[in-house]
Amino acid sequence: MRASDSNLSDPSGGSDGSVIEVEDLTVELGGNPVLRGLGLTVARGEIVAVVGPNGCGKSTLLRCLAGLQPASGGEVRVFGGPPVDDAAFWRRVALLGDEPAWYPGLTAREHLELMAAVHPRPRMDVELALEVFALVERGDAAPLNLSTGQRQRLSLAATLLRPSALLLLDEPERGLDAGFRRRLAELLEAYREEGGTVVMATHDEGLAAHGRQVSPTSAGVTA
Ligand SMILES: Nc1ncnc2c1ncn2[C@@H]1O[C@H](COP(=O)(O)OP(=O)(O)OP(=O)(O)O)[C@@H](O)[C@H]1O
Repeated sequence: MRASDSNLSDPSGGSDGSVIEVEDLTVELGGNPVLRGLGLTVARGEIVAVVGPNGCGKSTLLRCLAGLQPASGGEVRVFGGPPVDDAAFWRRVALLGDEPAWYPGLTAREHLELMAAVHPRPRMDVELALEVFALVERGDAAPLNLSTGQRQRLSLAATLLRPSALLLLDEPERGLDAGFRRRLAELLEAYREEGGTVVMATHDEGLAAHGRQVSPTSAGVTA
């Protein structure tokens, strides 16, 4: 894998060098408190696993970090400022959430070519990405003709191919077999070694063990 020579070495962050600072974050959805007084600090180069039972607020926290869910109270800072849904923010942040909308008529390979074309310095070239994500033999297939796990590998390939400084991953293990879950842990470790920061919501204990584990249920003591 070829490390990017730019984004991942970007040292900027919060006042103390942290990439993420969350203070007293409260989120209400449909009138119900989902996150209450949550605090979290993530330093550059950390892998943080957000863990906890269904419905405890893991995805909500990730959406707040991505600027996609407004807070009802408290503060969220990513790279020293509030996360905003704009081009400058998304140049540094790569998000893997629900399955993306696939372009009709494009193959798996062409989806990755598109990603490589719109990002000036991809972290790896398309053929390498197909190899790393075990998709060489299915590269000419349309995403909707791939298996669930293969489609998840394609989503991960697109997310990890583009340069970024912060990865926000919501259940990246979805649909992956045990072997590829272990491979994913290695890929995230490599990203971290390049200077990247990872925050992932996960139910996979093996994957979570590769990071510092925090839980939205233990509000205020997550860091
Ligand atoms: N749009 C919404 N309106 C009202 N409540 C919502 C909405 N979206 C989510 N919730 C509720 O907020 C809580 C937190 O949801 P969230 O998706 O963050 O949980 P999670 O920890 O990611 O769960 P899972 O492990 O199942 O993915 C849940 O109780 C959920 O039912």
